[in-house]
Amino acid sequence: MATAEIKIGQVDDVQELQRTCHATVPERYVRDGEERPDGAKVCDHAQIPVVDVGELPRDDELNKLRLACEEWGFFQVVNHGIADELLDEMEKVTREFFMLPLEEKEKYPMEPGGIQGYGHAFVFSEDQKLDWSNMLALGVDPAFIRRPHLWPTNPAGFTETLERYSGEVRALCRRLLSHIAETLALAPGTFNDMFGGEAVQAVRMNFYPPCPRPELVLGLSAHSDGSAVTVLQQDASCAGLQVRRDDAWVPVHPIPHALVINLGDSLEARKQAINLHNDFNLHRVRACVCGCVQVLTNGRYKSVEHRAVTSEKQDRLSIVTFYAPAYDVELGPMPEFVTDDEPCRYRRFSHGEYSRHYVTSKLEGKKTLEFAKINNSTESELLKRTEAA
Ligand SMILES: O=C(O)CCC(=O)C(=O)O
Ligand SMILES: [Fe+2]
Repeated sequence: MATAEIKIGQVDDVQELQRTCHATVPERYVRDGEERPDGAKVCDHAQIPVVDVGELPRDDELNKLRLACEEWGFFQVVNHGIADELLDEMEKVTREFFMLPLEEKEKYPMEPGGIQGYGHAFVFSEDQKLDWSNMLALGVDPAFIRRPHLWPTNPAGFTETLERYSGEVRALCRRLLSHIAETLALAPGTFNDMFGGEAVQAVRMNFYPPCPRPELVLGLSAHSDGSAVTVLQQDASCAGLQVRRDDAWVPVHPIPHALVINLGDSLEARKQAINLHNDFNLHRVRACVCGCVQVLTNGRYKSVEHRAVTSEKQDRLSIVTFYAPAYDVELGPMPEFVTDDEPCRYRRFSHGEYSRHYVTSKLEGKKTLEFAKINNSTESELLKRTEAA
């Protein structure tokens, strides 16, 4: 989207706003009834599953992972192999960055309509409601997506820590993707081979200042992630992430040094019998990859809507890594997940195309995935025939 077309009006820095707004919240942050934190039921007694990565691929833990992917699309991982000290260090430098004076943070500005730097992504119009948060977003891998001038040199050590952290998170994503493949009775290397050497990794750091009227605002609008898997590190002392479960929102209670994992749009696939153990064939998959987890699995595993709410008393920080296929990887339901009973639900597109669509749309539930959906049976039938030819 060209910068000139975007009129977004005044978008304030929320930390500055919080210092000056006292007991009121500007109208642009006040959500309509059903979008408010209490606009739908909040289900405090349910919990997203916890998976012990150290126990994978033992059968019972693998089964836990399968159920977590099928029924929740969200889980926390413990024993994930990333040292507590590195997580603490990453949290420390990120928090130090957000605590800098505004003019220092503005040395790394996110352009209107842009997605990297310090500012507000996903704002495209003057009448759009705004989120009660500030963010710093950076492309990490492959090298050509990096914008080195947007990587903070203050606080000292930020870049080195983010590099080390991103390397470890990448290894965790690859490990989780191989176990997720196993839960689908696919060869462990399936997704990692498919995603290519130029798998895309980006990080978004969200800072939610305390809000005088948390019942009126959202820290981050409801959305699903455009990634394959997302790794979220959150403040141990303040909950705020909520996951959509049917008609209710389920709060994610932080476990110290655990990481929250969720499946992105690209892995979603459809529920059906899979019988591919023996005839798995990488060449076929490469040719037919038409979708990231939700799309690749034709809906069997789903990306799940989530949002962040704020607190009156405490600020909150989250550090979120998105891991996705290389831009030129063509996505679409893998043949293993398409049958006569379960026709192809998504068309083919490259991850680059989807990524462009995602970052130029406002965060709005799972709307961005409409881009990939096949809406009528004729189109679906046609695709099946093309596939067979
Ligand atoms: O801060 C959170 O807990 C949610 C962040 C998130 O969903 C995102 O950055 O995509
Ligand atoms: Fe998210």
